[in-house]
Amino acid sequence: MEDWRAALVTLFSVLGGILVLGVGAEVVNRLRAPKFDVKDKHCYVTGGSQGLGKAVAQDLARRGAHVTIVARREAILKEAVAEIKACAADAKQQQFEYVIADVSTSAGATAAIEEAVVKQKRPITHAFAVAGVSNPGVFLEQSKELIQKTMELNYLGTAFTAHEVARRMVAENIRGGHIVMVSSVLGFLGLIGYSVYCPTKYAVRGLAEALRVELQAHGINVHCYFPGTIFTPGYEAENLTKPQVTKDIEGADEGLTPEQCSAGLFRGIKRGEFAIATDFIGIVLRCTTRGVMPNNNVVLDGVLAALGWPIFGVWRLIVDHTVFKHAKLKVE
Ligand SMILES: NC(=O)C1=CN([C@@H]2O[C@H](COP(=O)(O)OP(=O)(O)OC[C@H]3O[C@@H](n4cnc5c(N)ncnc54)[C@H](OP(=O)(O)O)[C@@H]3O)[C@@H](O)[C@H]2O)C=CC1
Ligand SMILES: CCCCCCCCCCCCCCCC(=O)[C@@H](N)CO
Repeated sequence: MEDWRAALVTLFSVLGGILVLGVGAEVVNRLRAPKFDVKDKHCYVTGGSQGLGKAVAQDLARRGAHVTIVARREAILKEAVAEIKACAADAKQQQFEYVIADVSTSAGATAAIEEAVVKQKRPITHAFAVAGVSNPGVFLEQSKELIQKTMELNYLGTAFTAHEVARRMVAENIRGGHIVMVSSVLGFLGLIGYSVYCPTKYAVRGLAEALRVELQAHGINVHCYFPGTIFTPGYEAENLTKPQVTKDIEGADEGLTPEQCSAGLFRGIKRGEFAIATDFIGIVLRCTTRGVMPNNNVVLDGVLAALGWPIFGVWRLIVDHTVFKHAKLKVE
């Protein structure tokens, strides 16, 4: 009798302690978060003509920023600029520009930044490297060229953009700037069908982690976003080549709209988070595969990491079983 009472008291004390510490950590985080205000600032968004990039650009417009979007197809860029402008807090004061460029080459990524600065006559204070591509498939049937092209856009495009923007920020002593990179939950885990894509998103994560450490001394904030499925034109395109086994497995992730993802991304940036995830699975994966990335809430993240330990263990067994069930990995 006495024993289980004592056990209950201990249990509730521990849970209560975790709760109090968690709330305390939250309060400290709020107080320490660096200022994030884009009003009247030049925000640069690669891949800003559609999907996640366009939703981010629209939110920046709502927040009073001057926005430059970058992509390769001019017709889509033009339409997007009009849609972004329509979201402006004050369309007369804010300037919206587009630049046509292929950011997967160092010349293209660098020239795009120069052109943006010339058009806006303002230095870039906030850069969002969103442009990326995914062509899922059975690795053994995919080409070496695709492996190279995917790395060139997803990783090198992000690295060239971050490199040029950061150099300019430091040269012009722009403290309080932000560089936001887009990885994926597939930068947390490797999944069948994404053998070409996952490594590019792990690479982005590695770059973001290392750059955060370097650039903090210059007052530049680095963030890395890890979204799950987003309903975008890119997602529709990738589904055309996605193996059925991949569709079955990733069905566990319900998916979000670009607008929901953008809202979540800005919430994370405002909270001063380095690693930002917006859906529940992404948040648990972020905690379980954190390595030495900064915590978002030291207590809650620990609890979620513990939760993920059994869940993902069992989940992986189910995934392996599913793969054997699809004896032949056809594109359907
Ligand atoms: N959709 C999803 O489920 C998920 C997406 N992500 C990541 O989010 C980011 C955005 O994805 P999403 O919105 O779906 O992508 P979309 O394919 O819908 O849009 C991609 C954007 O990037 C531009 N772009 C593509 N190639 C280049 C290039 N070489 N140079 C410059 N711009 C280029 C496109 O314009 P244009 O073609 O005209 O150049 C377009 O504006 C990507 O990094 C993606 O990997 C992460 C997790 C999930
Ligand atoms: C109880 C169940 C727990 C287990 C859940 C684990 C689920 C993992 C889901 C992986 C989702 C992959 C999204 C791909 C996003 C992406 O980057 C591509 N669309 C490329 O654009």
